[in-house]
Amino acid sequence: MVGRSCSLFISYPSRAKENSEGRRARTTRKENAEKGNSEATARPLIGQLIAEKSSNLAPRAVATLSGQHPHRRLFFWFLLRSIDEKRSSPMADVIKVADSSEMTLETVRDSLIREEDTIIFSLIERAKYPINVGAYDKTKTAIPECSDSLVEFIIKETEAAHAKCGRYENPEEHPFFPDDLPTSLVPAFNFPKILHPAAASINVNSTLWEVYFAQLLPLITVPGDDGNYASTAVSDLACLQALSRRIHYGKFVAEVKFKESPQEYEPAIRSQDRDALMKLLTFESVEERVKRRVAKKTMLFGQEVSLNDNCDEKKLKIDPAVVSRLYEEWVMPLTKLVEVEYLLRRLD
Ligand SMILES: C=C(O[C@@H]1C=C(C(=O)O)C=C[C@H]1O)C(=O)O
Repeated sequence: MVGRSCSLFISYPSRAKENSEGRRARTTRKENAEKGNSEATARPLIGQLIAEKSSNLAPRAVATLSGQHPHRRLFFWFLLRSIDEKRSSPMADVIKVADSSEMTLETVRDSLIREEDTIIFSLIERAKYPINVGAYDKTKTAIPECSDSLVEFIIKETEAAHAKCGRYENPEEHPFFPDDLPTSLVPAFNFPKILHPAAASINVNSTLWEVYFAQLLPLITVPGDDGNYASTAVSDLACLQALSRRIHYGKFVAEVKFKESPQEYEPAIRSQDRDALMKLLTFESVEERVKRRVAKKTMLFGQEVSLNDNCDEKKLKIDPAVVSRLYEEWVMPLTKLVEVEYLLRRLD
């Protein structure tokens, strides 16, 4: 099988917001107006429109009264309306912003639930191709001076590009090939410091890699070779990244559990008792719900959609029982392993 040398997704306060606040501090409106900066003139207009919007005046009427070009005002009016609609739409809940103070067991579990969707969709995409062993065979890569399999080559190259863009500066993201990654070329984003610094030393991707190729992949693919090695490898990368993000999110889960009841965890941490920690952090009823939910999602996401209402279970793109089993045997145990590893270092 594949040899290797070797990230969930809390939403952080938006970089756009920080940038715009920083900009605001640096440049006064007056200075901008003097420079003829359109952004500066837009801001009071937006402010005015907010006021007008609350007084329910139609933009064209207000524009005519105040002598400004109606199209420009109409544009801002629609912009504000769409921001307003986004705020009140159900989608707003999905992209919930969590900072360290409002992170609770419930919010981290919500993130895990959201990541299930990403995992299941990526598995469905991978199942489109047969197993395609050519993607994993080092002798078939055929790239000059490359001794890696195609999947290793694609993942190393992708991770190098992502590292330059700062992906691994985010504590939720973990590379599969951390050695020799280029440094980030983009300005550092000040991610909230939620985790203990020792978290940075925990990366179980080498185990995930072995499990994914040796055990998981044969369960979701059919035997065969259609030659689509590059697309297959890209699909593998999507699955691996989604699984890795979910599993390493165990660090945040552990942090929240520790913060909620340090007195329960401290004795086991001080005595470095893995078994006691595992027992403390395990919630069997939650695990049961996870298994049932991922099976249900797989059924819903993997069905053939036709215009009549019947769901043909024989045509499901992957077997819901298999996804439930993947979670039971690998995804949840690896998440708990990360939780234990994190807690063992929590008082360092
Ligand atoms: C992630 C948690 O910790 C454990 C791991 C779980 C999982 O991987 O889904 C679920 C319940 C717990 O046994 C949690 O408590 O939510």
